[in-house]
Amino acid sequence: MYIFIMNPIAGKGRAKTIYAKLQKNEYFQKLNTVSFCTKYKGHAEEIAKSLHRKYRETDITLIVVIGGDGTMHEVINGLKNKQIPISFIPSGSGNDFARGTSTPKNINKLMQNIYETNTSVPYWFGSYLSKNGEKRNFVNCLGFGFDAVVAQQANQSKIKKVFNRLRCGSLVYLYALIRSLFTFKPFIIKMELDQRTKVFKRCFLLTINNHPYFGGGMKINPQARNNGEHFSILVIDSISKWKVLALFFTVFFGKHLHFKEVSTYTAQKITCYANHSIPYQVDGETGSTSFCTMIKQPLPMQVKGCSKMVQNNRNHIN
Ligand SMILES: Nc1ncnc2c1ncn2[C@@H]1O[C@H](COP(=O)(O)OP(=O)(O)OP(=O)(O)O)[C@@H](O)[C@H]1O
Repeated sequence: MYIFIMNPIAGKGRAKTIYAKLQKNEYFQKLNTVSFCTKYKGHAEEIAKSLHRKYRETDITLIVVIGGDGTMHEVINGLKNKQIPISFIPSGSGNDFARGTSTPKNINKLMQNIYETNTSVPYWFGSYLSKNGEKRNFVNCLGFGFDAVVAQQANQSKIKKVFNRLRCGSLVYLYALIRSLFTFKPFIIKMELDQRTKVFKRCFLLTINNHPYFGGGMKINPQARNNGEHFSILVIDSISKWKVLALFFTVFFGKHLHFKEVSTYTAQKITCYANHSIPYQVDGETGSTSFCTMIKQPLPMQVKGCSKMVQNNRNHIN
């Protein structure tokens, strides 16, 4: 059985349109499917959580998420058995999980991959301890500071609808970035990386990544490779606002690593302490905290339908 979980408001309605197209897809029609449509924030997580009560796990062949990164985040958090393969049909504004896993945008190609391929690809996600001590998971990245403010601004922006309608949803992040730049205040943060400690006195951004992308295609952490050993961490510290503007124009090409204010690290476990509550974003959803621990999960989830990631992982392992 193939379970489809669709967020009708993702991409300001694009997920709904894609789901309608899917009904006419020849591969979809050949599958034994059960579809769920989310009704409110957090519903995808509840649906994923309820699956093991409704069905025998051995009867579920695949879970297909139709939505954006936020919906994917909810499903991976709700799912009890993370070994059930997952596919992602990118239909949100940013869709960074699709970029990070080289999932085709073309729905026919993706459905063909899903239908014809028996194998899945390992994808190592991360976990973090939330404010109330609950363990949660993230598929793309967890960031503190400026990227969180940008994500918040992008989520709340009324112009998001316009960009989505023009089929350039990721431009909302560029718009949000420019708007947030002049009001953002740097912060002090201490970071424990496995056995090392680093302190940043004018931290602008600290991001922990499972793959390079953030904000609809910005290569925020170009060196990040998905693997089971460690996260890639990128910090921007003591930078002038004008230089940030210059830096962000190079982010799409991953060239910002040349700036002296940018440093990168790898670690399996990271704990961050800030001197006050600072904004964070996790897979594009935002909040604020002064403390967080993140751990790379050694047991990967299984992703189906993506094409190039096997290659990426092999490159890394070798
Ligand atoms: N029926 C619904 N009504 C209102 N909100 C919903 C509903 N279903 C899901 N949501 C919420 O919608 C939010 C956005 O979803 P999602 O991130 O998938 O789309 P997006 O923001 O368009 O894409 P991206 O994160 O890739 O930019 C999530 O926080 C999710 O909890």
